[in-house]
Amino acid sequence: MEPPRSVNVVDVCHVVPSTDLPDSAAAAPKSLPLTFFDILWLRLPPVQRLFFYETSSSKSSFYNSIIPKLKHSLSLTLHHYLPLAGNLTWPKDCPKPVIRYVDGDGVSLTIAESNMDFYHLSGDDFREVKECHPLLPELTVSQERAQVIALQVTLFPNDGFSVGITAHHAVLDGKTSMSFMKSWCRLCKQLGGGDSTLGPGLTPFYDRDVVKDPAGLEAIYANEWLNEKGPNNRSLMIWELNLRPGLVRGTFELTREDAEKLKKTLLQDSLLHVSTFSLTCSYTWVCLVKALRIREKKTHLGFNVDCRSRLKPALPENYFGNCITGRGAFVETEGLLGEEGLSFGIKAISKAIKSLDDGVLNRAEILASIIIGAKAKTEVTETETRSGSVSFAGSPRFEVYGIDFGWGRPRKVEMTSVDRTGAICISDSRNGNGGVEIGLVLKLHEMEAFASEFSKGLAKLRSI
Ligand SMILES: CC(C)(COP(=O)(O)OP(=O)(O)OC[C@H]1O[C@@H](n2cnc3c(N)ncnc32)[C@H](O)[C@@H]1OP(=O)(O)O)[C@@H](O)C(=O)NCCC(=O)NCCSC(=O)CC(=O)O
Repeated sequence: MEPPRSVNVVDVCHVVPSTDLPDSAAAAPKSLPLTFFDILWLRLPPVQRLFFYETSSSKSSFYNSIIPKLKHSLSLTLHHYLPLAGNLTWPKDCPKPVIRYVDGDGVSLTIAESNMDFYHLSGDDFREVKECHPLLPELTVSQERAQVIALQVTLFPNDGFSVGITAHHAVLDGKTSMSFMKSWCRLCKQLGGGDSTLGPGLTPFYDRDVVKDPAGLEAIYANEWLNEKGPNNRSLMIWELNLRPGLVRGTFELTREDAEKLKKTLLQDSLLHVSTFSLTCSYTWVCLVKALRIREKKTHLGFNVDCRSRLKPALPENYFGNCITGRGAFVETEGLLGEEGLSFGIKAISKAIKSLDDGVLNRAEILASIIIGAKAKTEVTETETRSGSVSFAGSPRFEVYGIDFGWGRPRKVEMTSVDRTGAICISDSRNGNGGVEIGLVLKLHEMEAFASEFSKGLAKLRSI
């Protein structure tokens, strides 16, 4: 009889920041207050990503070469990213939470082995959402303290390994989280070469005085959380969002050629913001609304916006922390279902993107209450068919398929935490063709219907 498919934890290491490096001029700080951008995400579940690397590594090369290199380079990376080795706390005398690093703090790195099917887990066939959960570490979170990140490396003997990251959303947005991963890769590849610098693009920028808050968003968001469950609630507990039963993951791709063809189907209209992003969102939205046979009169689409370059004055691209806000479109469902559904969707998304020109933080004061309202709605509809409302997470700009530790590009990158949030993840494409990968989680029959709509639309397009 075959042994049951499982994941065995071999070791849980505590990796501390390296002390061997000379302190750079812009040394990472040991204490970092959260800004309003961070506080907004305080109760949200952590963001989890899984990177699968195909290698024919035996157990001995995994334990004697891969793991020591990953550990050593992680320690070097944490020297530059000290706050990631610390913990989030909300001291009694403090109006907002703080990230604190004290000597001896470090990151938990779980080493595991699995006899599960590497190619199934890292493929595009529908996969049960729970299958990959044992490949991801948990964050230790209590009322008083929350870990910032946790990592897990899992060997699939002779096939490859996976790297899982669980990151507290109140400390890192997608851009910072992926900069950390890119830094880790860079230092892993540079091991033995004597160079432990990150270069200007990856060196984190920690000055928080550059974040201006004329609208008092910090107090608004902090008060939402302080009073969420009774007054003066400084608990750092994060929401436990339940999984709907019977969910599967699916991955879809829009190639660069598909995107170009989609662009050509749209009427020339200078008011439209036609980008790979807006096309992908609109196309996915239309397919989803059709697949789920949405009956609600109106449907909503939400997405995140990187504020770094949009603030006045702009923040550096390597600003560490959260620097995102949200935008949305709320439209008549009928418009998405019609012949011109794609351009109808693009029009609504364009309007939302163009509204950024009037001020990227306009109406940001209502975001925390929107998040709380959305959570309440999720709880009510947990076991029902999901609504036609969609939110997009991730970004093709993060170039997650470029995250290479020296054993090749990933075979698959997945934002696994969308199984609880219901978001749709978009990223660059593994094929490196300038296309976009779309990752989503639905019930099996919903996913089949979505796949059918998605391929029907593309087949029509490709035949033009
Ligand atoms: C608001 C946006 C979504 C809108 O995107 P768009 O692509 O439609 O619009 P845009 O103005 O940014 O770019 C338009 C065109 O300019 C070009 N362009 C502009 N800036 C570029 C850049 N830095 N790199 C590459 N291309 C760029 C592209 O060619 C693109 O067209 P074309 O593409 O057609 O060639 C985006 O600007 C943005 O802020 N994205 C980041 C969102 C983000 O950070 N999400 C993660 C949230 S955190 C999260 O979700 C958790 C996690 O991830 O961990």
